[in-house]
Amino acid sequence: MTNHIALFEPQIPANTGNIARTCAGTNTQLHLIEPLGFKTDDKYLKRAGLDYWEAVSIHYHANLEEFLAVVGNDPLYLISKFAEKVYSDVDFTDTEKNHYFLFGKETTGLPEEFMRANPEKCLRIPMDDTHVRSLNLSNTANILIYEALRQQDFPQLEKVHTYDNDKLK
Ligand SMILES: C[S@@+](CC[C@H](N)C(=O)[O-])C[C@H]1O[C@@H](n2cnc3c(N)ncnc32)[C@H](O)[C@@H]1O
Repeated sequence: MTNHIALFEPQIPANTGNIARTCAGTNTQLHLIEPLGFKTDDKYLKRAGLDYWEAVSIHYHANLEEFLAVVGNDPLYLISKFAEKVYSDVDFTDTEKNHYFLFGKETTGLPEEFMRANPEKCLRIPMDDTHVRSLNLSNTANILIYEALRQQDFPQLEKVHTYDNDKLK
């Protein structure tokens, strides 16, 4: 099984491109819940994702309901600053399961009604609310996926790699 990043109606192509790059580098599957605020041939998305777009396993969903049908009974986490549980307090170690991390759109986050119906699934990344309204979407996706991978001991990822022009060896 594997980890999944899901983006609810993403608006900014560079954010999705950055997340696609992380997905390519971590064998994470990417789910895009439509409508998207850009076309998938957008130059900013391609630039942020560089050559990685083709390397990512991407699933498109017409709406939240279609995405939830795919998730089924696997663990789903709603990533939101409004949550009362801290993301790093959750156990992501079970690699027999698919872990789905769902992030909100840049402008309005996740649907309020959906979060209110599932408060136990909501996870917050601690931040200083006096200085920022929220963290950047692509940074939050990176934080969550690397916490899950750290707990899982980085499955199928190289902890060390020897490069042709190695700068340390
Ligand atoms: C720019 S924020 C959206 C802000 C939006 N005004 C809201 O009400 O959530 C985009 C997404 O980044 C994630 N995010 C940003 N800051 C977060 C935090 N401190 N904790 C958890 N998720 C966060 C959430 O998934 C959020 O929906």
